[in-house]
Amino acid sequence: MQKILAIVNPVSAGCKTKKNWPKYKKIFLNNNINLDEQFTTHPEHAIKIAEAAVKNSYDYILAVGGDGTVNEIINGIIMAGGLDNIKPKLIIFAQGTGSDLIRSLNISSDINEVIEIIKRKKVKYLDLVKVEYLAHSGEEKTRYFINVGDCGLGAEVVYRVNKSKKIIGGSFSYLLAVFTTLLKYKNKSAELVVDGKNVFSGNLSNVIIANGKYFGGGIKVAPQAELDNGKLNIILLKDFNKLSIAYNLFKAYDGEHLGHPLVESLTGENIKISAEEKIAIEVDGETVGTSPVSFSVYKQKMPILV
Ligand SMILES: Nc1ncnc2c1ncn2[C@@H]1O[C@H](COP(=O)(O)OP(=O)(O)OP(=O)(O)O)[C@@H](O)[C@H]1O
Repeated sequence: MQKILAIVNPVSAGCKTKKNWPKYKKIFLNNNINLDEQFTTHPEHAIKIAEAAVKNSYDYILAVGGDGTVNEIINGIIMAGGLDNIKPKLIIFAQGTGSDLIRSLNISSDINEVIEIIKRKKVKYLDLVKVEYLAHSGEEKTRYFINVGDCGLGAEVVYRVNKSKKIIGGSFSYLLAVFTTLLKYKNKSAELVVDGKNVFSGNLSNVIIANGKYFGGGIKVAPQAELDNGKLNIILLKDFNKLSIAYNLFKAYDGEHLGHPLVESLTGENIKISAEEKIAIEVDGETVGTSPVSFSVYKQKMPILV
């Protein structure tokens, strides 16, 4: 009998998960899927729960929450057992606001489809991205992510979304935050080094480091990114003015922004961003700190049921 631990973030999706989970748990049980469950009680708690789950030899962790919950679980798993031969496989039951990871993975948040995924047991190994950054405390820190990270405008938007109550739904929460952030946002002067080569110095709005395709509650920012090819797609939004960002944002929902002369798409495995001013960064929808920052990709490390 395989052991599954459900890690449930009750405050995800504007606290709807707390109300919905008992009903979902019954459906899992009725489909002969027995779960242990643990609720998170505070931010970063899922890291500790996942670490303990590795030590307690769980075969699977079912992440019930948003991208932030999945991110914490991954970090807990790596902290407990390292990057090689990761043991508990991840199952995502997306109950978040943005849920960009499942868009990138092309899997559903419908419980019946999640049950199918659990029964099918098909495993895909996803790349993991290590990010080394400066925490708000001034300490140098390391964190891992699967989907998308960014430095600049997007991170400030995420900060605003996470401060909001998120009850108006994913895409709209992000859209509203983009416009309020843009009112005050100034482009940053920065240097970008990809695989040891200086590829850009100057003013930029945003650097997006994409392992998956979607961020910002459904923006197809990196249509060419693949979650398991061992490469990162770097989308550079150069010195855009505010109006032009807003106009092109709508094109980006369909991935049609890449032809713009101020957008550059690059590929690499190691990316370093430095700037005189500290620039905000976010990974998988969590604002973790600021530049200077580096990103490195590790090919096909994280087992996930799809
Ligand atoms: N019991 C809790 N009380 C307060 N915050 C919590 C609790 N449990 C987890 N958190 C925090 O909730 C935050 C949001 O979680 P999560 O990202 O899973 O949901 P979401 O923001 O609704 O979804 P998405 O990231 O997909 O938009 C995370 O930063 C996490 O650390």
